[in-house]
Amino acid sequence: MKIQLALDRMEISEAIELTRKVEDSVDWIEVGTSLIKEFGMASVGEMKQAFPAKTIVADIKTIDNARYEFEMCFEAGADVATVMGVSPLVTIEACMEVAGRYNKTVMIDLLNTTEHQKRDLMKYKNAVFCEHVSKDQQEELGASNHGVVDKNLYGPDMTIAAAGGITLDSLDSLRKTLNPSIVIIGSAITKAENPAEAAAKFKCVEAK
Ligand SMILES: O=C(CO)[C@H](O)[C@H](O)COP(=O)(O)O
Repeated sequence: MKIQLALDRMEISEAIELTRKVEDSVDWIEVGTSLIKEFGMASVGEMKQAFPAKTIVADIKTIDNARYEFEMCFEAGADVATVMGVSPLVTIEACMEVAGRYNKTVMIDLLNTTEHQKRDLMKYKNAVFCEHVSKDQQEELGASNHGVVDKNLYGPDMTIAAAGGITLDSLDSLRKTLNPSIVIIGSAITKAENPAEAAAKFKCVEAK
Protein backbone atom coordinates (compact mmCIF):
# COMPACT_ATOMS: atom_id res chain seq x y z
CA MET A 1 0.00 0.00 0.00
CA LYS A 2 1.16 3.51 -0.81
CA ILE A 3 0.61 6.21 1.78
CA GLN A 4 -0.91 9.48 0.57
CA LEU A 5 -0.48 12.29 3.09
CA ALA A 6 -3.52 14.62 3.05
CA LEU A 7 -2.77 18.23 4.00
CA ASP A 8 -5.81 20.23 5.05
CA ARG A 9 -6.78 23.28 7.07
CA MET A 10 -3.31 24.86 7.30
CA GLU A 11 -1.13 27.51 5.63
CA ILE A 12 1.05 26.50 2.65
CA SER A 13 4.19 27.15 4.72
CA GLU A 14 2.89 24.82 7.45
CA ALA A 15 2.10 22.17 4.84
CA ILE A 16 5.67 22.34 3.54
CA GLU A 17 7.18 22.30 7.03
CA LEU A 18 5.04 19.35 8.09
CA THR A 19 5.75 17.39 4.92
CA ARG A 20 9.51 17.85 5.43
CA LYS A 21 9.16 16.01 8.74
CA VAL A 22 7.33 13.02 7.27
CA GLU A 23 8.43 12.82 3.64
CA ASP A 24 10.50 9.67 4.10
CA SER A 25 7.42 7.78 5.31
CA VAL A 26 4.91 8.91 2.69
CA ASP A 27 4.61 8.24 -1.05
CA TRP A 28 2.07 10.68 -2.42
CA ILE A 29 1.31 14.20 -1.14
CA GLU A 30 -2.22 15.52 -1.33
CA VAL A 31 -2.80 19.25 -1.49
CA GLY A 32 -6.14 19.13 0.31
CA THR A 33 -9.34 20.76 -0.94
CA SER A 34 -9.17 23.28 1.89
CA LEU A 35 -5.71 24.47 0.78
CA ILE A 36 -6.82 24.76 -2.83
CA LYS A 37 -9.95 26.70 -1.81
CA GLU A 38 -8.00 29.02 0.48
CA PHE A 39 -4.81 29.56 -1.51
CA GLY A 40 -5.65 28.46 -5.06
CA MET A 41 -3.14 26.90 -7.44
CA ALA A 42 -0.25 28.49 -5.51
CA SER A 43 -0.73 25.67 -2.99
CA VAL A 44 -0.23 23.03 -5.71
CA GLY A 45 2.68 24.88 -7.34
CA GLU A 46 4.54 25.49 -4.09
CA MET A 47 4.17 21.88 -2.96
CA LYS A 48 5.47 20.58 -6.30
CA GLN A 49 8.37 23.01 -6.12
CA ALA A 50 9.22 21.92 -2.58
CA PHE A 51 8.85 18.19 -3.32
CA PRO A 52 9.59 17.71 -7.04
CA ALA A 53 10.25 13.98 -6.72
CA LYS A 54 6.93 13.23 -5.01
CA THR A 55 3.58 12.53 -6.67
CA ILE A 56 1.45 15.58 -5.95
CA VAL A 57 -2.31 15.04 -5.75
CA ALA A 58 -4.50 18.14 -6.23
CA ASP A 59 -7.69 17.30 -4.32
CA ILE A 60 -9.75 19.81 -6.27
CA LYS A 61 -12.92 17.63 -6.15
CA THR A 62 -14.08 18.83 -9.57
CA ILE A 63 -17.80 18.40 -10.24
CA ASP A 64 -18.13 20.72 -13.25
CA ASN A 65 -15.85 22.95 -15.35
CA ALA A 66 -13.60 19.91 -15.76
CA ARG A 67 -11.27 20.97 -18.55
CA TYR A 68 -10.53 24.36 -16.97
CA GLU A 69 -9.90 22.96 -13.49
CA PHE A 70 -7.86 19.92 -14.57
CA GLU A 71 -5.67 21.93 -16.95
CA MET A 72 -5.11 24.42 -14.12
CA CYS A 73 -4.02 21.64 -11.72
CA PHE A 74 -1.65 19.96 -14.19
CA GLU A 75 -0.17 23.30 -15.33
CA ALA A 76 0.49 24.08 -11.65
CA GLY A 77 2.44 20.82 -11.23
CA ALA A 78 -0.07 18.25 -10.03
CA ASP A 79 0.49 14.63 -11.05
CA VAL A 80 -3.00 13.51 -10.01
CA ALA A 81 -6.25 15.52 -9.75
CA THR A 82 -9.58 14.50 -8.25
CA VAL A 83 -13.09 14.55 -9.68
CA MET A 84 -16.30 13.62 -7.88
CA GLY A 85 -17.83 10.35 -9.06
CA VAL A 86 -21.32 11.86 -8.71
CA SER A 87 -20.51 14.28 -11.56
CA PRO A 88 -22.18 13.84 -14.94
CA LEU A 89 -20.21 11.29 -16.96
CA VAL A 90 -19.35 14.01 -19.48
CA THR A 91 -17.34 15.71 -16.72
CA ILE A 92 -15.43 12.51 -15.93
CA GLU A 93 -14.79 12.01 -19.67
CA ALA A 94 -13.32 15.53 -19.90
CA CYS A 95 -11.06 14.88 -16.88
CA MET A 96 -9.84 11.63 -18.45
CA GLU A 97 -9.14 13.40 -21.74
CA VAL A 98 -7.16 16.22 -20.10
CA ALA A 99 -5.20 13.78 -17.92
CA GLY A 100 -4.37 11.67 -20.96
CA ARG A 101 -3.12 14.71 -22.84
CA TYR A 102 -0.87 15.73 -19.91
CA ASN A 103 0.12 12.11 -19.17
CA LYS A 104 -1.29 12.51 -15.64
CA THR A 105 -3.78 10.59 -13.51
CA VAL A 106 -7.43 11.06 -12.51
CA MET A 107 -8.62 10.04 -9.06
CA ILE A 108 -12.39 9.55 -8.93
CA ASP A 109 -13.77 10.33 -5.46
CA LEU A 110 -16.67 7.93 -4.88
CA LEU A 111 -18.19 9.90 -2.00
CA ASN A 112 -21.98 9.46 -2.00
CA THR A 113 -22.04 7.42 -5.21
CA THR A 114 -24.54 4.57 -5.55
CA GLU A 115 -23.44 1.08 -6.55
CA HIS A 116 -25.03 1.75 -9.95
CA GLN A 117 -22.95 4.91 -10.40
CA LYS A 118 -19.81 3.04 -9.34
CA ARG A 119 -20.47 0.38 -11.95
CA ASP A 120 -20.84 3.09 -14.62
CA LEU A 121 -17.46 4.53 -13.59
CA MET A 122 -15.60 1.22 -13.80
CA LYS A 123 -14.98 1.76 -17.50
CA TYR A 124 -12.38 4.41 -16.67
CA LYS A 125 -9.75 1.75 -16.15
CA ASN A 126 -6.83 4.18 -15.88
CA ALA A 127 -8.38 6.11 -13.01
CA VAL A 128 -7.78 5.62 -9.31
CA PHE A 129 -11.06 4.93 -7.45
CA CYS A 130 -11.26 6.48 -4.00
CA GLU A 131 -13.68 5.12 -1.39
CA HIS A 132 -14.17 8.17 0.81
CA VAL A 133 -15.87 8.85 4.13
CA SER A 134 -16.21 12.64 4.21
CA LYS A 135 -15.14 15.14 6.86
CA ASP A 136 -18.79 15.92 7.59
CA GLN A 137 -19.63 12.22 7.97
CA GLN A 138 -16.65 11.96 10.32
CA GLU A 139 -17.26 15.09 12.34
CA GLU A 140 -21.07 15.15 12.40
CA LEU A 141 -21.81 11.41 12.45
CA GLY A 142 -18.65 9.86 13.94
CA ALA A 143 -18.09 7.70 10.85
CA SER A 144 -14.70 6.59 9.48
CA ASN A 145 -13.42 4.38 6.70
CA HIS A 146 -12.84 0.76 7.73
CA GLY A 147 -13.08 -0.48 4.17
CA VAL A 148 -16.38 -2.31 4.45
CA VAL A 149 -17.33 -2.19 0.79
CA ASP A 150 -18.22 -5.04 -1.53
CA LYS A 151 -14.75 -5.72 -2.89
CA ASN A 152 -16.26 -7.86 -5.66
CA LEU A 153 -17.33 -4.56 -7.18
CA TYR A 154 -13.76 -3.92 -8.25
CA GLY A 155 -11.82 -5.91 -10.82
CA PRO A 156 -8.31 -7.08 -9.91
CA ASP A 157 -6.76 -4.59 -12.35
CA MET A 158 -8.34 -1.50 -10.76
CA THR A 159 -6.45 0.89 -8.52
CA ILE A 160 -8.32 1.55 -5.30
CA ALA A 161 -7.68 4.24 -2.70
CA ALA A 162 -9.35 4.74 0.68
CA ALA A 163 -9.81 7.95 2.68
CA GLY A 164 -11.64 9.31 5.65
CA GLY A 165 -10.50 9.24 9.26
CA ILE A 166 -8.10 6.37 8.71
CA THR A 167 -6.01 5.47 11.74
CA LEU A 168 -3.45 2.75 12.46
CA ASP A 169 -6.32 0.69 13.91
CA SER A 170 -8.29 0.78 10.65
CA LEU A 171 -5.49 -0.55 8.45
CA ASP A 172 -6.04 -4.22 9.25
CA SER A 173 -9.75 -4.13 8.44
CA LEU A 174 -9.10 -2.02 5.34
CA ARG A 175 -6.59 -4.54 4.09
CA LYS A 176 -8.95 -7.49 4.73
CA THR A 177 -11.90 -5.90 2.94
CA LEU A 178 -11.14 -3.24 0.32
CA ASN A 179 -7.38 -3.92 0.17
CA PRO A 180 -6.58 -0.49 -1.31
CA SER A 181 -3.35 0.25 -3.17
CA ILE A 182 -3.35 3.74 -1.67
CA VAL A 183 -4.35 4.75 1.85
CA ILE A 184 -5.02 8.45 2.29
CA ILE A 185 -4.15 9.72 5.75
CA GLY A 186 -4.71 13.24 7.00
CA SER A 187 -5.43 14.01 10.65
CA ALA A 188 -3.90 10.82 12.03
CA ILE A 189 -0.54 12.23 10.90
CA THR A 190 -1.04 16.01 10.65
CA LYS A 191 -2.73 16.33 14.06
CA ALA A 192 -0.47 13.84 15.84
CA GLU A 193 1.72 15.17 18.64
CA ASN A 194 4.71 13.83 16.70
CA PRO A 195 3.81 13.65 12.99
CA ALA A 196 7.14 12.08 12.01
CA GLU A 197 6.64 9.25 14.50
CA ALA A 198 2.98 8.78 13.45
CA ALA A 199 3.91 8.62 9.75
CA ALA A 200 6.74 6.18 10.47
CA LYS A 201 4.28 3.88 12.28
CA PHE A 202 1.96 3.91 9.25
CA LYS A 203 4.91 3.13 7.01
CA CYS A 204 5.95 0.26 9.26
CA VAL A 205 2.44 -1.28 9.40
CA GLU A 206 1.90 -0.74 5.67
CA ALA A 207 5.14 -2.56 4.86
CA LYS A 208 4.04 -5.73 6.71
O1 LIG B 1 -10.51 14.54 1.35
C1 LIG B 1 -10.45 14.84 2.50
C2 LIG B 1 -11.49 15.64 3.13
O2 LIG B 1 -12.55 15.82 2.24
C3 LIG B 1 -9.27 14.42 3.33
O3 LIG B 1 -8.12 14.62 2.58
C4 LIG B 1 -9.37 12.96 3.69
O4 LIG B 1 -10.55 12.77 4.41
C5 LIG B 1 -8.17 12.52 4.53
O5 LIG B 1 -8.10 13.22 5.73
P1 LIG B 1 -8.49 12.56 7.15
O6 LIG B 1 -7.60 11.36 7.33
O7 LIG B 1 -8.23 13.67 8.14
O8 LIG B 1 -9.94 12.18 7.06
